[in-house]
Amino acid sequence: MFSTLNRGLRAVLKQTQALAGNWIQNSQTRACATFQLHKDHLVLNYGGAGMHFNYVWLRDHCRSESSYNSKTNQRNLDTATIDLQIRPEKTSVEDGHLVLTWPGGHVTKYSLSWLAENSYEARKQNPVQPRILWNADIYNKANVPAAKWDKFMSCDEELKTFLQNYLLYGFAFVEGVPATLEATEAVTQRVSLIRETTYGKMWSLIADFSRGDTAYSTLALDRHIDTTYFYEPCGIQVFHCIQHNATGGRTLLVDGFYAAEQLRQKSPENFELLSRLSIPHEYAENTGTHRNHMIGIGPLLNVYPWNNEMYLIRYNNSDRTVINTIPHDLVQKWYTAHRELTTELRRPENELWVKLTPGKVIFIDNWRVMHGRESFTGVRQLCGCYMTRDDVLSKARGFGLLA
Ligand SMILES: C[N+](C)(C)CCCC[C@H](N)C(=O)O
Ligand SMILES: O=C(O)CCC(=O)C(=O)O
Repeated sequence: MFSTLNRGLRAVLKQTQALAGNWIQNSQTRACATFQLHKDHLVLNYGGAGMHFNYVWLRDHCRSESSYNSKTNQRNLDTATIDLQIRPEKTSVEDGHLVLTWPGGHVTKYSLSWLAENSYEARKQNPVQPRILWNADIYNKANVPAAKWDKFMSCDEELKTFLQNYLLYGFAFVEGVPATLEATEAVTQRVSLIRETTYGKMWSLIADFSRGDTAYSTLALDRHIDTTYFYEPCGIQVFHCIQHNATGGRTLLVDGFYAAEQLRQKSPENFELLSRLSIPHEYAENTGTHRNHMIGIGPLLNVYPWNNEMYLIRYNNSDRTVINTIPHDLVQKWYTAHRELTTELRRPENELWVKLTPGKVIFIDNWRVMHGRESFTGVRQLCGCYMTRDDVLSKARGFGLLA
């Protein structure tokens, strides 16, 4: 039986990888290739597509032993020694390879399928991370299963399915976890590395008005991501509500990328503005023994320049500090764009409300999915931690879930 997750994943992979997949498949089935030489690049026609390769690039990526250490996957060649006007003296296609002879006699050989996979044209068509963007209805209909603690801790398949969910939707649950800080730490470390911050490695939150942040109060918190005041905001947020004897306190989740894509469709110039102009966020706190003071500056919407795919939404209206990074004639435009994005983020149909209860641990992609909280009365203890993004993605690559 296939879970909804697998159906969802198959659909997305089909959609998003169709082009690149065909590209590579065609490349392999059609062994013949032609090329044209131009001033500083050649065009390779292979598998029905034209790919452009610059000559310096072709010399720089040479996989011969003297140029590249294939044991360590590191370059041996000193790129600064390549003549920037370099051109191959001889070029041919032989046995599924492009063969280039450089001035001085060095020979570079690339398999055509390697070139097809590593071309800019393929990269541009391939999303870095296939995702299912959601509003409440889309997510609820998907019936995404939660991982089960026992299985999760011992079975790689359970961990893999969990990571697939996490990558596609930007959050995922593990259920049946003992309601302790130690078990929360263990379940996190089963995934990957904890990122220690000024809040501690593992933290435990109980309404505490001595701390200098509203997170430690019983007040409602509007949708936001955490640590916008770091140049690299924390990648993953882990929450476990280990004690709940309170009214209210539900958790709000909003897919920031879904909302931002609505903005991109309705108002591309405002999307572009928010991705171009940088704004600062700040955290300042006196702890009694020392002062924590962090400032991070960057655009609200962050997209990869080669394919415009979004990878980070730096949105936290409480922690956004003085805007002195935008010239006056663009400030009004920035506020207009921010308002439009906020309207999308606040649409009731985009809000997913969940109740975190003891045993249920949530992992949230803090670069994509925003969280918030309803106000509460009574005792509510939340523990958790942050995780390093790169290590979680590395784990996913290990399972073949990500290129
Ligand atoms: C999660 N934990 C309670 C440890 C930290 C809370 C950080 C709150 C801060 N306003 C931010 O959004 O980054
Ligand atoms: O108390 C909660 O549910 C969330 C707290 C929060 O938003 C945070 O710590 O960033």
